Amino acid sequence: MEQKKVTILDVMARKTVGPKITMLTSYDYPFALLVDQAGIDMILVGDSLGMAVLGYEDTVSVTMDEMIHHVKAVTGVAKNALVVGDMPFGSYNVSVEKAIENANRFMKEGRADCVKLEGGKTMVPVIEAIVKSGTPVQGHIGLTPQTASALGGFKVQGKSAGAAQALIDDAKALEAAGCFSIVLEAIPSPIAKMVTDAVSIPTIGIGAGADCDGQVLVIHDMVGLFDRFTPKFVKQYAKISDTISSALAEFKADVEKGTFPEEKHGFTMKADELEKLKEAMKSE
Ligand SMILES: Nc1nc(=O)c2c([nH]1)NC[C@@H]1CN(c3ccc(C(=O)N[C@@H](CCC(=O)O)C(=O)O)cc3)CN21
Ligand SMILES: CC(C)C(=O)C(=O)O
Ligand SMILES: [Mg+2]
Repeated sequence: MEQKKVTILDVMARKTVGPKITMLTSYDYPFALLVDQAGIDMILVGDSLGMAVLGYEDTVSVTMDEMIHHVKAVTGVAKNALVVGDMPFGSYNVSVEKAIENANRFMKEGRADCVKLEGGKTMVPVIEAIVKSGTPVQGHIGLTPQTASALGGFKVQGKSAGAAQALIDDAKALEAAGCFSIVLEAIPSPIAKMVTDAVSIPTIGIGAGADCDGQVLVIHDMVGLFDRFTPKFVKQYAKISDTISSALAEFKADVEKGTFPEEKHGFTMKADELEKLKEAMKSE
């Protein structure tokens, strides 16, 4: 099916016209190809890369260079999906100038369509500057994994009346700053609904209930390729690791028994060339 590239305006319009927006992470060519072909609206090259693919303890140590490396692998293949580059910790909290420089790298080197960054009100000057410089920005509030240390871990946010009010205020501030959408991570479902109703830009939830304008998951979680932890909000649609493990066991057994490779997996040469070689070796 021929589809056309999803745009920022398409995403924004979905808040009113529906259907719900779908976003999944991808960090490389094979996943991005499958996600794009499935008609998912947005591909997030998330800094969850650090945990899901690079095996780090958290997302804090993920660098700009690592992000760009993976964004490049995704943008070439995404014919339909809008590609979001996730700005890593340290790339937008030093100065507004540095933040613009790094957003530019996502666009120029990575050929991303937009960037995402974590934080509420305090990020308004940075968001305004990046938007003014020409790069669309997706916000991200609630559980912000890059600042998990300050939050006391990967914990659900907005559980008190005051904290929930702050989230609503943050969302309004992000909209005013020019964000085209906002990720809501790990907040109570009724608060996510209130936030969604309070802004005119779409919200995309992960652990934020069914009333957001869209949903996002880490692809390795939803296909069963990551089992170091499973947040409550993950639905595992497949267990690809089982499929891969049985393929690996069969390969090992085949090679050890001599049943792989078969004749059809090998290469031949002309019989007379082989004869010539055998003759030559005899007379040596
Ligand atoms: N593979 C992967 N999937 C993710 O969703 C993800 C990452 N990595 N890395 C960055 C962050 C970290 N995330 C996480 C990690 C753990 C929980 C978690 O265990 N939450 C508990 C609730 C804890 C509490 O509030 O006390 C849960 O039960 O879901 C949530 C989000 C989400 N992001
Ligand atoms: C979980 C999503 C929203 C994210 O930021 C990531 O994958 O890095
Ligand atoms: Mg992230």
